[in-house]
Amino acid sequence: MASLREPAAWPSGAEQRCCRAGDPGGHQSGAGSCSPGAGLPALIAALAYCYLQDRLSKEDALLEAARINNVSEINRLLQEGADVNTRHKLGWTALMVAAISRNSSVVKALLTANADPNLGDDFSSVYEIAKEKGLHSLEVLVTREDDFSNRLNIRANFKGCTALHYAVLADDYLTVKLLLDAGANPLQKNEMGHTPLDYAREGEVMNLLRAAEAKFQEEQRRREVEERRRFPLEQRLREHIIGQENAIATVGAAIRRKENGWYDEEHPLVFLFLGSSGIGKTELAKQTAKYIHKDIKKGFIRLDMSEFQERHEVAKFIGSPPGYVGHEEGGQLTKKLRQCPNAVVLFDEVDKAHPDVLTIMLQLFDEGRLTDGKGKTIDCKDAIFIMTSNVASEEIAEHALQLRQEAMEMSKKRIAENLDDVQMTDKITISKKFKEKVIRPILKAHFRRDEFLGRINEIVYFLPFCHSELIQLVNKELSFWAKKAKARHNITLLWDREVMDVLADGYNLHYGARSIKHEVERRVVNQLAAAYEQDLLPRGCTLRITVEDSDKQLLKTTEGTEKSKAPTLRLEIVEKDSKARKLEIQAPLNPENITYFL
Ligand SMILES: Nc1ncnc2c1ncn2[C@@H]1O[C@H](COP(=O)(O)OP(=O)(O)OP(=O)(O)O)[C@@H](O)[C@H]1O
Repeated sequence: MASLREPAAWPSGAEQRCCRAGDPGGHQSGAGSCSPGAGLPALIAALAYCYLQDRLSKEDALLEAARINNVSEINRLLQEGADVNTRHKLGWTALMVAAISRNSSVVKALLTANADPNLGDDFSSVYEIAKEKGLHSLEVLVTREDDFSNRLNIRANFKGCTALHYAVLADDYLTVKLLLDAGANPLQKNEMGHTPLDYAREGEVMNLLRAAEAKFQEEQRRREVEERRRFPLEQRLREHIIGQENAIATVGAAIRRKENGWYDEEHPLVFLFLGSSGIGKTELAKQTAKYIHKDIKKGFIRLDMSEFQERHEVAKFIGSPPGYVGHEEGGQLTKKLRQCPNAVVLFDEVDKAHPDVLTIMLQLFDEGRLTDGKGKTIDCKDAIFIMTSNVASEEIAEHALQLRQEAMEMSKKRIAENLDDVQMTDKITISKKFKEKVIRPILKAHFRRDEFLGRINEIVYFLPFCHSELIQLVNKELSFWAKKAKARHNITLLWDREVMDVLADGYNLHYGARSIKHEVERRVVNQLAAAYEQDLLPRGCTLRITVEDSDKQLLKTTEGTEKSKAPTLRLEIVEKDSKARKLEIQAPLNPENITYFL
């Protein structure tokens, strides 16, 4: 680990304060305290200090007061409304300055005024900041040394260092304690991935940090349990995933069992997600990883198994043995699993993988560990493996549509019979018989091994969307664009149910939610862009998407009847008097003329 300290001995607070001209440092005489009897120079320095204070903004003055240990000035500035979390133009806060300068009284005053102890420094290194801000590196260096500290390694990277990192670097027990008591996170990492403990010297600061880490971890675990209780996984998943209730319930229950210790700790959890394209398999895996890991970058590993179709590609998966090409590179799976052995691992299109790759996966699922090409073993019993496949997707979709049809007919019949307990429900469940009689034989024929299927904890079925789910998807998509229209052009976008029905009609079973995205882009966003280009959209206007009047009867077409043409969508501007004015968008940009590219 690169040292952040200069090799020179760390100065005591008194020594450091004494070296600053005009620094009251708790001493009444300011610069005079450096050389008693200095007379005129001291007076000049004091005057210069006053002049400087006058010219500085409140925030600059706060940073300066933190550096020179002037508690009364800090309190005065805070009372006058200075922002306690303000940053120096190069990135650090007053709390960081006070921490690195060992000014514990200032630290206390800032914390009392609610300074955030967990903010990270935006200052990276002299060179990088100079490049980023377009300054000369010498100017950055001098500013960092004058306004922050001249005892730090100028070549090191400080990005993300908190006040606690700096207090530890200054080896200041009192400040470290103050920060921890105020809620500083001892586990917070800087951009280099180091916690404050990584910079601690042997001794009381190190012991204090160790104890704080253990306490913080316990507290964090308790908070997470509480949070999970208040806001369960299923609820979070529903915020991102429309429909797929059975899939959400199955995954939610399995994760809950694991989180609460009701699982077989010798084996990782293994799911197989089945269903057609674009219906939320990957999204569910991603959201599960986000829930478990927060840091989605390392906590979610995704491998496209169609890249491992040939026998020789096994090496790409786990790394080649010594003496073979690519040995040094390591395997795609092993490299990532090593970084996060309890990751959520998504094996996309698993049916495409070579049987030898499946053998390795079986071993992984069975033993919960994997040996890479270099002979190193990774223990991943705590990982969650999710395989996706489109195998049997036609059969699943057909079966689901049939079940929905039956449910609808049943509801209609009951309505006709005037029964009270009629529930128009879109919820259907794939029967056990269908799974055993139809799906299992297809899977068996495909994977050709019982033991592989036997190691899967849950086979999760994703069903095609019903009409109400399509309406939700359309609404989600239009809301996405409405937000953009507002943020980018201050345009308010409105639509009604008829529009959603028209767009939902663009659903294509083979492309799932992606077909809705494309339909909205093709029929609405294209018009918006064309109207914008033709200067038809005044800034701040309200736009409504409507179905062309003459096409409205098409919407009433009874189910099952072939429609010769889809109703046309138009944009209109809603004027101040609530009257609507249709926009005349010129060809060739009429979106209805653009071919569907799916
Ligand atoms: N149930 C859903 N709810 C909300 N958005 C969805 C849903 N299903 C899919 N989407 C959206 O559609 C896109 C594709 O979804 P996803 O990647 O999950 O598809 P998939 O089922 O994994 O299919 P594929 O096998 O083709 O990758 C994503 O942007 C996703 O957010």
